[in-house]
Amino acid sequence: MASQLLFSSLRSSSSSNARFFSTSASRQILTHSRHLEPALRHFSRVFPRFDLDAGTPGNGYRSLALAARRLVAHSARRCRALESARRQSAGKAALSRHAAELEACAAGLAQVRALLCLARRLLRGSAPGELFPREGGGGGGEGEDDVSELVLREFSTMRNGCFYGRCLGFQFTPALRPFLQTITIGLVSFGENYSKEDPGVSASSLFTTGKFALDPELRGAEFERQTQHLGISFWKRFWSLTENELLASLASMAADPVDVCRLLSVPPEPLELPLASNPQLSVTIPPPVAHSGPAPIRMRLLSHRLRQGQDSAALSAITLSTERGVASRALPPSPSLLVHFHGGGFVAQTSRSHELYLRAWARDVRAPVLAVDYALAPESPFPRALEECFYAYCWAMRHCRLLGSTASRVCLSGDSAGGNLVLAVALRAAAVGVRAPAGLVAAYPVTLVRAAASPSRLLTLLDPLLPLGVLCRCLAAYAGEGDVGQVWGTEGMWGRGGCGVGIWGDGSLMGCWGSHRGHLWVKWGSRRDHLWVKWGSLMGHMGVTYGVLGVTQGSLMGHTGVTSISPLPPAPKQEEPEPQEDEEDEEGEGPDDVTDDVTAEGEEPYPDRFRPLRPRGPSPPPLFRVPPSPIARSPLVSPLLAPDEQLRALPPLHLVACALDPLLDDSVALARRMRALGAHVTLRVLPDLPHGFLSLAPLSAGSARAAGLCARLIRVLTGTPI
Ligand SMILES: CCCCCCCC/C=C\CCCCCCCC(=O)O[C@H]1CC[C@@]2(C)C(=CC[C@H]3[C@@H]4CC[C@H]([C@H](C)CCCC(C)C)[C@@]4(C)CC[C@@H]32)C1
Repeated sequence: MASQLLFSSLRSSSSSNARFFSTSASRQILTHSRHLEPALRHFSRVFPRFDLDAGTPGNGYRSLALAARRLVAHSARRCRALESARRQSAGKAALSRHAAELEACAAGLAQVRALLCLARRLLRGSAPGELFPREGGGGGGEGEDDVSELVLREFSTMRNGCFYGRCLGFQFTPALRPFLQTITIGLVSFGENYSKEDPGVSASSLFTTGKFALDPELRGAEFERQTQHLGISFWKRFWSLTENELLASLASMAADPVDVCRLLSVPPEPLELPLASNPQLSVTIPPPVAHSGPAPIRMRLLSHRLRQGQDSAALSAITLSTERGVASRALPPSPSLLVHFHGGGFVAQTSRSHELYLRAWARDVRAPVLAVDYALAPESPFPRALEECFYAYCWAMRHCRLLGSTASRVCLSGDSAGGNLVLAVALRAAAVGVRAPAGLVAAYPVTLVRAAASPSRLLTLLDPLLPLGVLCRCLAAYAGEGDVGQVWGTEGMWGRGGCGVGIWGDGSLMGCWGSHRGHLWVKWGSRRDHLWVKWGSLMGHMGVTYGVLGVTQGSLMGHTGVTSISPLPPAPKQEEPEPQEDEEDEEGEGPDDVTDDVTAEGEEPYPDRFRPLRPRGPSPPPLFRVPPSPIARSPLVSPLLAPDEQLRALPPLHLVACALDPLLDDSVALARRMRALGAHVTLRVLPDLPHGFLSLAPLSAGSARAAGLCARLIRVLTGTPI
């Protein structure tokens, strides 16, 4: 429905409802719609500037506007439903259910309206065409305040429960909504048992409670609470539910049959590989050592048809387990090979939970697929996963014959966190000088692993799979900052052990961290630089030589020249509940709340009397307020920050993103940078799908088509005839 029509339909039915009902929801909907209409008009004028090109519409501003329009449409449907229920003189129970729907819509519209104000603030603080505001750039010349920090501060105080109750998943394709509802109900039930530390927590406990299915308000409130308070270990466990043997074997029964499905354990031995620039010379690739020392690297080999080498004794010698497919005569090795890194926020999941679409790719690409089960954070923060993925890539080239491939064309693919690893491995390959992959396919990758705001990241407020609290925890886990909640709690990091220093083969410093009673960060690539020490609730900033980092407080003080540790700044004051907007104002003309003069003053990004919904109780811990770690600035953690010459040298890259994904801007920003540098990059922005769509392929035709698109892109890269 055209925008104007949509708004007028919403206005007419909500004013008719407002006359009938004494509740304020209809009047609030009316007010919000008056403000949203001009705001959306404004955004529709500016958002084409942020697209990759005219043929690739997609960026966070568009996505926010799309989500807002979808909520307006959803609200209009709910208002009409109430109108017709009234006309048909429906019973009291039915009317009050409709009224509750309206309340949820009013709350959702208020929050979306606030998001548009924040997006407007980002717009003002960003350079033309940039989706992430410049660091330290306040925009509008109002001092040093970082606009990203400012927006995050505001954003993290907003309530989001209304998006997980009655309005859940309104933004996505309707086919996915029942699934999202099941996941959310499963999540809050699982979370409730988890917080009680119920020893009997299991997949079956998901089904024992029906209350969250019956009471959407309760579900929303519980979701909000859990995403704020539950630590990374909860998310790890929930996201790994699909690893559960029963679910996994059900899934593999439904999946495409493959002749070969083997779990490999590759011994950690140095590898000799020829240099790409001069194959007469070779380079030694050391096995991964960061954090926990050398250990076997796990990978899963999938092949649609049995190929020579895959039945060899040498492969059997490193096979941990195998699922037998149909016995067949071995085909000759394939010229191509796909190496895949799975998603899961760096903290969860394995090749097993991604097997469904990988099996389909193995069939479509007609090449073996090697999916790497890299070590997960927070036990193994950066750079362990990257070391393992890079090693796996090198091992696959060196031992391609065992895998049933001649490795003439090796492509890398990955989704989400795995997409980040694809980019990092390609950067690393170029730096070390081994042969570059023939091409890269990254589905909805994270390219900037920092708590930086962007318009699409504002969608975390309404995303059922990636809420803000969860993203921040994944970030902290991977960057080696432990669990954010714990860091700021009274218990701090006490009791965790381990320390590591990553030194590349060429002797340069890769990153440095420690996790024994605190964390150490050393700035990227320099031998003598600043060290941040975070000690539970203590933090200091000192100069130190990296080679002599200690692992205990005593040795740190003794060996590194650390002279002082200063306390953290005091916790922010608890906020008073915000007054809601004065409704008297609502009969007047709807002011355009995105005009510059409204937001230019001070830090408050909202127009006069409007405030988003905020929790009434004490303010939650400041999730995102971890000091920006130098590790997160490394191009190997945040490829978006790689220098021009490194990005220019990347192999052809295909990005597959989705419009309603909070991480959309990560893809668009990278594609824009690479395009400006003349690098080979393409971007597809698929409508209606959530982040993680590859894992949802069995649930919606759109997701299955998207997985098929990725397979086609890989075939183009591997040169497999279509
Ligand atoms: C203004 C806001 C600023 C925000 C600033 C924060 C930015 C932080 C930047 C970087 C942070 C680090 C990046 C981390 C990226 C994470 C991305 C990332 O890797 O995301 C994936 C995380 C796992 C998951 C959610 C996913 C896809 C599919 C999901 C799976 C589908 C089914 C699975 C269920 C468990 C099945 C249960 C069945 C049961 C019987 C009910 C489910 C839900 C598991 C989880 C995955 C996407």
